Amino acid sequence: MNKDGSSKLVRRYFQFLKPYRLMILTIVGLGVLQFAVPLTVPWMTKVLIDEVLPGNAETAWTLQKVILVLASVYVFGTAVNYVRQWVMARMGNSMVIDIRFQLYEHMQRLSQRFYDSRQVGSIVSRILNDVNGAQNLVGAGVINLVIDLFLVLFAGFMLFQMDWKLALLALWLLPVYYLTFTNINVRIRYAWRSVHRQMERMSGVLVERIAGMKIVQAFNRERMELDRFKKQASAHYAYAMKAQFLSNTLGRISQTFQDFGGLVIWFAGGSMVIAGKMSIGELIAFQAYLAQLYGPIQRFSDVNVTIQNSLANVERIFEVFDIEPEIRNIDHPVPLKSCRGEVQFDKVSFEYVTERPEPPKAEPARGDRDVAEVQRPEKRFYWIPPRIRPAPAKIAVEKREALQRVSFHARSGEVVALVGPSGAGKSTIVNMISRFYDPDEGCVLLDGIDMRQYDVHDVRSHIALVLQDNVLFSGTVYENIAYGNPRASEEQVQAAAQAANAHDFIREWEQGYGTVIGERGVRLSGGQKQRIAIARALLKDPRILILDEATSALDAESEFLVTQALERLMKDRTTFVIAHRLATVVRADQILVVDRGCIVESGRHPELLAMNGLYRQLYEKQLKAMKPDQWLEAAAAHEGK
Ligand SMILES: Nc1ncnc2c1ncn2[C@@H]1O[C@H](COP(=O)(O)OP(=O)(O)OP(=O)(O)O)[C@@H](O)[C@H]1O
Repeated sequence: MNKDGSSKLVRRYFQFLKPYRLMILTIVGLGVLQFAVPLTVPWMTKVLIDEVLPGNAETAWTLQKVILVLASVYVFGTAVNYVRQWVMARMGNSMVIDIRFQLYEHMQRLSQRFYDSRQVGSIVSRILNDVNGAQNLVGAGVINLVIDLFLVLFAGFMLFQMDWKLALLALWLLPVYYLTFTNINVRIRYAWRSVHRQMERMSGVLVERIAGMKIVQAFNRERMELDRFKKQASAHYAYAMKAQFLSNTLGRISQTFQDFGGLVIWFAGGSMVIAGKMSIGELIAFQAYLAQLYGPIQRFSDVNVTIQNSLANVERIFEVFDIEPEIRNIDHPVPLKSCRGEVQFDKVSFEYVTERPEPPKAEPARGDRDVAEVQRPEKRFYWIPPRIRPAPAKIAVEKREALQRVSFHARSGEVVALVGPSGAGKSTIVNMISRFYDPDEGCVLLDGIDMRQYDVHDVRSHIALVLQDNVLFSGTVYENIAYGNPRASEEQVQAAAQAANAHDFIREWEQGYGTVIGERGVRLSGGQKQRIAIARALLKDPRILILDEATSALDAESEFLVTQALERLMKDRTTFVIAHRLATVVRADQILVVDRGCIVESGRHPELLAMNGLYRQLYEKQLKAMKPDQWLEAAAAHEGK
């Protein structure tokens, strides 16, 4: 979008309007019909003053007729306006749904990288605030503009027809007005852009802090967070005030032009009436048409604020639409109905590329991440309205090498344990199996074919994740388990819960499977959460399972139930487990020892121990840290192998 000016922005936006062509035509058509009021009223006033009130015998008009015409015109105008407003509201709201839907759909296709480098709040702010703002562009903005333009043309035509010299006199201030308008206008647009950016930062921090309120409170950081919020809110206030101030200034300037234009006409036209060159009715009608010419111009400054504000929203929506999903399907993907679950990494290298907006350096007083940079026009003065380009956000690109020529082969049904120090690349490997990232070099093969040859949905339909900190959505337990397979029957859901050792504790709750969990309901213990996540994965019945074992110690009872559930889940599936428990590692068919992005050792437990390398070091460290009962469990597992 970098090279686009506002016209291209509007053109792209109008793509969203295509389905509403008929409605727009109706709105414009009704708007034109509404002209009946401004068209007739001044003329009727003139007839009233010049012909009816003085008792002119030659006129066909009577007081009753004039009143009747005026009354009909008013009723007609009101009815037309009513319908028009209704159609406009309907169109605006439907469009909001459309844009939100498409934006959300697009966001769902975006790769993990997009989510890695952005705050949840700022993403939500685009879907909610910006889309809302954008609807005004067409509703309050452009359509009114078109109708007002008609009104200006019509009123101008009437003025020149009545007295062209007087009309010129009334309009000589217009060029001055135009320049004032152009220059303040560009500043208003930039001011709104600052407001939106600041809103986004504020939402980002707020959502993060509210989600992490426990940490805020545990570290007694309420004061600090409050200060940060105050700083952000003050910056938003300052930006909003500036935008309001500029808008207000423009509004008052237009008003002054209108007032003085009117005065000039009272003076010049009044002199003509006194000299007998113009009738009183004509002067009043002239003033009324002049007001109709200035009215839209005055309104234009208001509508313009709405348009500028909305354009800033639209810009931000397209910024998201312009981000291409990195994980994409090829044109004719290989079908993957059934899957054996054989996974192979062939010399896979990968680096994380993170894009972060750079904190502004130019303004030291506000040079921090909490406050959005002030947006300013490039020039001090414009003769013609500039094509406003969105200032490209300064992006800092950070690259971090995560995997280097990683190769291994997991056969169908094997349990592969990944061990290694923190930050070694274990999660990166499993993320590539789910195709959250594609390799930079080498390839990941599923059943002997490069994963990129399949449809990403097909690949993921054969994979389930059970993570350390499982995300459960607010809703009932039933809904959370059925998330694994929405088509599953009630019996299947219960069977999954049973196999996951979750059925018993769920049944103890008063509402059973109907119990609401998550943010709006019951809080679950670590072990319970884990077991519901296992039930969800079981219901999906995947060929490949990815487990990130919980590091936080569960109590013995809970640990036993979770382990038993996991074992049922792992049965007959290819399982990749980021293993923290020795028992899991010892039993694995294959252990991959990862260090600094490379697989440094691989094999089964006894072979690796014999190597006397990193694995042995990790093993011994872990043994020392173990409690006696864990030691026994590990020893039993060792024996079993
Ligand atoms: N989303 C990301 N963006 C940028 N760098 C990342 C991202 N995720 C991980 N990294 C980096 O990649 C490297 C490997 O990380 P990874 O999470 O795979 O390690 P890990 O072995 O799973 O660690 P842990 O056991 O602590 O979870 C680390 O240096 C980490 O900082």
